[in-house]
Amino acid sequence: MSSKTPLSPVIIALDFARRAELDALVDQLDPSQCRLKVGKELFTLFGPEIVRSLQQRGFEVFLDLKFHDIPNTTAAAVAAAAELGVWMVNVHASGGAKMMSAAKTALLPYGKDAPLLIAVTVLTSMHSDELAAIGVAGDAPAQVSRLAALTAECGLDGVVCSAQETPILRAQSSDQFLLVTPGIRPAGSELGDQTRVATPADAMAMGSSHLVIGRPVTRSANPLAALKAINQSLGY
Ligand SMILES: O=C(O)c1cc(=O)[nH]c(=O)n1[C@@H]1O[C@H](COP(=O)(O)O)[C@@H](O)[C@H]1O
Repeated sequence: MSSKTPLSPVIIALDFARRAELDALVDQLDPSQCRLKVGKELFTLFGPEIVRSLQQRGFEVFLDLKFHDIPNTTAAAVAAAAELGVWMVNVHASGGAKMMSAAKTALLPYGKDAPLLIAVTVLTSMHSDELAAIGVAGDAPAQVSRLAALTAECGLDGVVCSAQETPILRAQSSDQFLLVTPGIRPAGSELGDQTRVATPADAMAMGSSHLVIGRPVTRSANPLAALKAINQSLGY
């Protein structure tokens, strides 16, 4: 870890379509304040070069491409992320145990330089009633709990879940198991398409290890002030 590795658990979701908007935000940020997440939109538009340019500025990058494919393909994609030197990468837990184990095995040659590997459980935009429509019996917490247990069995480092499920997952997991929670909304901010939400301070109190925060910072009139206020609310 570099000396600038943030103490803050905040990961800023860089969901931008225009490079100029992205640069305007990143120019204001310092790697000691947060990590950065490159997701599907940014990666599809700009590719690995965008990851490298953020790394060159000293940021640790979470490559959020939520791989979900046959085990061989997913393992190769995760290894490609390791070659890029990202800090964290993710797959969908619903891809199953064989897929997750193959992804974990693909990272073994990278040793301590391997990215953290986590699995998405139930997207924070989904309501329990949506799960029934895709054939999942039970509510969101039950499904999150099941997928998190499977993820831990496969030896991954943690899961993506909503903060609302973290008390259940903390109770069933080791202290080291990462609980990365999007759907974070400071009091008074717009929900957008998120449904299972919590404030930054509540999410940490409930057991999150990292907070993924996009629009409440990136679409704020003053993103740096918004990030500083969040960090302050967490004691950083
Ligand atoms: O894997 C993720 O990061 C993720 C999983 C999930 O269940 N929900 C979720 O919102 N995300 C991501 O977290 C970010 C949330 O952004 P905001 O809703 O703008 O704060 C987006 O980049 C999503 O792609």
